Amino acid sequence: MENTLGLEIIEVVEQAAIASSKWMGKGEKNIADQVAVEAMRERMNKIYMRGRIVIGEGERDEAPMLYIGEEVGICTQTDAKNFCNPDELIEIDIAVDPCEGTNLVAYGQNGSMAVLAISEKGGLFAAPDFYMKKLAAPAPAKGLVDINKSATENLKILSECLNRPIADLVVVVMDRPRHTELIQEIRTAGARVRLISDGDVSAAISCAFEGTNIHALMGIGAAPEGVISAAALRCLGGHFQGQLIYDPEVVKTGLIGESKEGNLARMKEMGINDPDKVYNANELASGETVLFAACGITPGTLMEGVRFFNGGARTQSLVISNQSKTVRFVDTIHLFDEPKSLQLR
Ligand SMILES: O=C(COP(=O)(O)O)[C@@H](O)[C@H](O)[C@H](O)[C@H](O)COP(=O)(O)O
Ligand SMILES: [Mn+2]
Ligand SMILES: [Mn+2]
Repeated sequence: MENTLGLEIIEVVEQAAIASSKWMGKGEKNIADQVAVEAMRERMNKIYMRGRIVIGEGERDEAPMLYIGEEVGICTQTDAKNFCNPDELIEIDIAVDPCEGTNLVAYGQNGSMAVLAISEKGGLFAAPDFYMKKLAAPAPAKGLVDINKSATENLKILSECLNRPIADLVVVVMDRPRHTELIQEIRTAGARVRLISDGDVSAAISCAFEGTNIHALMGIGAAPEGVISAAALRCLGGHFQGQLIYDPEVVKTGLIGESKEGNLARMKEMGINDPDKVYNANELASGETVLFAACGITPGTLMEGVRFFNGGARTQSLVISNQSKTVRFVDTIHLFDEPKSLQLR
């Protein structure tokens, strides 16, 4: 599955990032999102594959494109039999967030990216559009930190695993009222907190890379982003756990779910029998083959943002594969017109 796909999905995230970055700093989050969705879908539909979106745009707002269940790839188009035999191809599941951090793009802030994860059919947890409590940490702490332990206990474990004092640890937490106590606990334990307004996928993945100065992600973000983060962390050998949050009271500011009872019923309908289950990265991205790709829209911890020049743009992407066991940083120059000159660095 992976050979050509690995290359093509780079272009999928690159095109989404370029489209969205044209709206960077314009205060128009919906447009920044919409153009990324359109660009991602257009490029995806040129790939020789039979894909199905399992995590996508607006489960609840019935978004017109890249909605959950949408089929993507040349071999799913109505005229497919003219140029491919769909029966020859395995079906694949795709989780997308064409503009992860729409507010970050709209307000010209760091940390937004176009991102997706791919696996064979059934290989990605089709998470409902709920919140998710998350814990991400570097590989040496995998399986030792635990979402059911307190932040204080986890910081002690992290300190031992990473062989550094708690004071040298940095924990990313989303800046939300629901995290007031968590932030206080982390600070009291002696670690430092990096508050982010949006973009917890970037934060989760950054835990797996030494040198980012991010040692954990703690707190509650969205569940779809949790699955995408888990796909990357599974390939990278990092720690990721996620637990769906079905009680709106816990989230305080959340828009997701009308009531605890309604959410529980919905989980049951989806076949989630244990609503309190803690999922690890291997369960959220359980497929034999897992591919992950992201392209920076605005600059971030791991990737540069899109930079335009006279006649083109330059992007930086990250492509991770558990099959080829590769983590590639891809630097691409996109030529729109006849270039005047190309910048080496
Ligand atoms: O910041 C985020 C927004 O994602 P997007 O809508 O694709 O721009 C995500 O990284 C968060 O995981 C999540 O969506 C967020 O925590 C949920 O929203 P909020 O209620 O504002 O916390
Ligand atoms: Mn997102
Ligand atoms: Mn998004």
